[in-house]
Amino acid sequence: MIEVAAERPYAVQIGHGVLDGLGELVAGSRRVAVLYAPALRAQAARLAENIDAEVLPIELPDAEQAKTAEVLADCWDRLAAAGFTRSDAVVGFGGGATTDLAGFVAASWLRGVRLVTVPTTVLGMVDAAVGGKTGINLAAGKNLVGAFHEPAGVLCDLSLLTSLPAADLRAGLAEVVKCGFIADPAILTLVEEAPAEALDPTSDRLAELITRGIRVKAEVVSGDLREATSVGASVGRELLNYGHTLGHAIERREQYRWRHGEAISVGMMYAAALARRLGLLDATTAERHRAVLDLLGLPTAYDPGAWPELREAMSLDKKTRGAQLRFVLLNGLASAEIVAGPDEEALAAAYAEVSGHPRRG
Ligand SMILES: NC(=O)c1ccc[n+]([C@@H]2O[C@H](COP(=O)([O-])OP(=O)(O)OC[C@H]3O[C@@H](n4cnc5c(N)ncnc54)[C@H](O)[C@@H]3O)[C@@H](O)[C@H]2O)c1
Ligand SMILES: O=C(O)C(=O)C[C@@H](O)[C@H](O)[C@H](O)COP(=O)(O)O
Ligand SMILES: [Zn+2]
Repeated sequence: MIEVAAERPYAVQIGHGVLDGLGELVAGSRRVAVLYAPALRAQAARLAENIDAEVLPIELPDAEQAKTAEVLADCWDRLAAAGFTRSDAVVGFGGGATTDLAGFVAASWLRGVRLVTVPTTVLGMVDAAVGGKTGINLAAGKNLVGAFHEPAGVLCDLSLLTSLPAADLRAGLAEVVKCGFIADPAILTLVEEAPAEALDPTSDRLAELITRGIRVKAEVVSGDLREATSVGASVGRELLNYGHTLGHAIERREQYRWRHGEAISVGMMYAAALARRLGLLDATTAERHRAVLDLLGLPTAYDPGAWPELREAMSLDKKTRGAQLRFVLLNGLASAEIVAGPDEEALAAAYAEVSGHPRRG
């Protein structure tokens, strides 16, 4: 179990059979809405058996199609029709797209009701379900509308990963690798030693990678819940945005059909190339990005002709202030800083290093 030191501290439970804990987390609610991804329909019905209340099942569209204003409004209508009150609760059961949407429903309904996240993907467990960032996408950009709304608890049942498609498991590992570069290099060694085991949903190695990833996420958000501090030497929560400036721009250009982790994989390659060009990062650590991501079969290159469009999309990144782009860049392994307004030539030259034909899972 890992604790997050939020305003109301909560636990992330990790293991096999932890879903039994759901009943306790929603105790006292008369109605519980369970928002789930279509692939989890049968498991959602079983999950509901742990709840001693009136259950309102809401099946969301798959993946990123759930993260829209239309789906959000539809959920509000469903809660209104069910007479959902402030003492009722929302459960998000699925990958990061499901828990982001469910979280925003919980954050916005009556200005905030209890939320429990039950992630079913590697990415959801190590990242999306923990830390309280919720939201939806717009055509103009990724996660542009949302709220911070911490869950009351997070249940990561590793048994759920056996049905996860291999490409989604792989994509989730991109965020784990991110945690390796920004904070816990032992993660990188665990992947380098045995990448096939890292990709095996039943392996102890994957369980350890997930636990380490959650620990990094919990520590960073506990220190800066609302991404409010990036002063002096402390990067604060923005650290978790490593690789996301270009990554989110790729997701937008692909109209959210790329997996988030795949886009972040290319985004980290870009951040490493930029940091090396700016003289911050040594060539060995930059090259290690390609080596580790390659071992996992993650993409490390993107369309050579896309730069003008990606550069424009990056202007709407949440780290941007005014006209100035801000990047989380490494100045060493597990050591990062914010670089504001790097020159346009360096930005384009770093992109040239990652431009090529993408190979995706
Ligand atoms: N809030 C945050 O802090 C945060 C952090 C990281 C990522 N995110 C968001 O998370 C999203 C990506 O999450 P994701 O990678 O989990 O993708 P996802 O939610 O789209 O899930 C991937 C696919 O796997 C299916 N699936 C999920 N669990 C399954 C299971 N156990 N068995 C079979 N199929 C299953 C889903 O239905 C979907 O088709 C992005 O929208 C990203 O922006 C949010
Ligand atoms: O939790 C965070 O903070 C992160 O930045 C984690 C990211 O992996 C995640 O993709 C997050 O949704 C990105 O947030 P955004 O604020 O850049 O939209
Ligand atoms: Zn992410």
